[in-house]
Amino acid sequence: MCGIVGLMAKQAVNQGIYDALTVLQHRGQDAAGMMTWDDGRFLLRKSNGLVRDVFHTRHMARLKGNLGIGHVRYPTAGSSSEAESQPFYVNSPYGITLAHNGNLTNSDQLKQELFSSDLRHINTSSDSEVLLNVFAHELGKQGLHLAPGDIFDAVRRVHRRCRGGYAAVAIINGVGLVAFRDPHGIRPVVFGTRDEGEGQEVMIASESVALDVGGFELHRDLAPGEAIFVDMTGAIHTQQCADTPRLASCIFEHVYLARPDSILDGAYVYGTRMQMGRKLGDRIQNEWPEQDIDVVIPIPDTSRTSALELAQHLGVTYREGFMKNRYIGRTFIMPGQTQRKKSVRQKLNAIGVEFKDKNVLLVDDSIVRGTTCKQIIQMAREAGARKVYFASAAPPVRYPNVYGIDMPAANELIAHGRSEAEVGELIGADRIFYQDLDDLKAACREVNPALEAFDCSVFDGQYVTGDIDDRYLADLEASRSDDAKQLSAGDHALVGMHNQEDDIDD
Ligand SMILES: O=P(O)(O)OC[C@H]1O[C@H](OP(=O)(O)OP(=O)(O)O)[C@H](O)[C@@H]1O
Ligand SMILES: NC(=O)CC[C@H](N)C(=O)O
Ligand SMILES: [Mg+2]
Repeated sequence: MCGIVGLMAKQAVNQGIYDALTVLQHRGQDAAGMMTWDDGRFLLRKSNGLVRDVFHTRHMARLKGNLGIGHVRYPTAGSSSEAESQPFYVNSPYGITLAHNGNLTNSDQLKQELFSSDLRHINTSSDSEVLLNVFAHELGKQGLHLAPGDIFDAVRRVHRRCRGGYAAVAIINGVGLVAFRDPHGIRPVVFGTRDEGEGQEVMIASESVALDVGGFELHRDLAPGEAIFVDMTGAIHTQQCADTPRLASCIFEHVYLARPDSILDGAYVYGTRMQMGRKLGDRIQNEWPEQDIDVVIPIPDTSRTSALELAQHLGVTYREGFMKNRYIGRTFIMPGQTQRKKSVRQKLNAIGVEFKDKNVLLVDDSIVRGTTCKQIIQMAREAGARKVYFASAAPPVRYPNVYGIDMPAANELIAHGRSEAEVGELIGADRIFYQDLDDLKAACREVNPALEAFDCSVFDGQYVTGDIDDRYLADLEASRSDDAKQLSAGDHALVGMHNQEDDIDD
């Protein structure tokens, strides 16, 4: 996943976008970017790194204008080169910039079509540049003066051409701010408004926390397939643009990706995670009524919410047995396995007294590659634990993700082709407990009963867009597995739209 934000304000937007990106940082740590629009001119700053490292005072000063979009990136396609960081820009028609969260599953075919039929060249291997060009091409059919209906017609045609997960924000030069969400609503987008006396200001973002930090009132999520257009006066226009929209949002947002203080599709993530803890507690109780757990210990950060609820539900003491180094980011979204492995020990350290001679139940939100849990169990034993049990608030992750989470290879997933007990053995746990998939869905529905369907592909191998076959998955693995990425490392000399000319002192 990545984080996106769009802001139309009555004064300069650079700081507002920066602040929003810092609270969306958990969605992407590899690169950050911002494009503002100032009286007919786009201004760009994007680079690899965290938000605080990418935007220095001199960059902020140059990012002028009352309209802008921003992005934090966690790559799922192409390379991690600076040229593939976002936002992207295309000059025709009108001048458009776009930032995208998600992953197109037919980007190779679209790239071909763009070249041979639409006469457009894609200069990177990023699916987001493809999405921008499809949007640009469809918009170009509308003529010089765009009315809201023209923009919505173009989005309708984007939905007909593009497959996969996409939540996107864009600026059309001189026309306004646009955002759209794929017909399954796989990736999240919300919007809200603020009025500080000068008129309506609008923010569109991946998660509601971005709105909170800017003092915006959350209106709602974009519906699956819906588009929003904010014209230059700040007036909001929305329209459903998909032929057959059906909400099936990514359930892994609730498990791990989103911040707990966000509200996604009307469900407080904090609440869904609490319910996950309760359900998991029930499962442990049912499977093991005579359990001998002395203490429940979360693996910080994400599992805390469910672990606390699980402990209370089981009537067992909850303790923070691992301290987290606040200066290390999320390990799962780091680009390579070597870095991920090293970071677990840098990030987490055991407090001996909480483990010594105790039977501990360690709780994590999910087990994906098994990088974290293997090391953590070892650390618990080194700290003197008698028995180490492990519980995952999500079911076993057995299948690749194709919609914007970088889990491209089944054989990198520890539970792929293994039973729950086999995973337990492999990670060195005395006993393992996984959430049941129906319980996970129920946990989310208990917070918002309107959430009928989800994309649960990483758990059940069912891909809601219906276009994923073995060949697609084999190609994905061949191009994006950790081994493949290592082979292509260094292939970063791509030409993108250049940062501003006086950036050479970076
Ligand atoms: O099985 P693995 O491949 O190790 O992946 C799963 C782990 O990675 C994530 O933590 P992360 O450190 O990314 O973030 P957090 O601090 O939000 O928990 C997640 O919360 C699990 O702890
Ligand atoms: N995680 C994402 O949303 C990634 C967006 C896009 N596919 C990229 O790789 O830049
Ligand atoms: Mg974690």
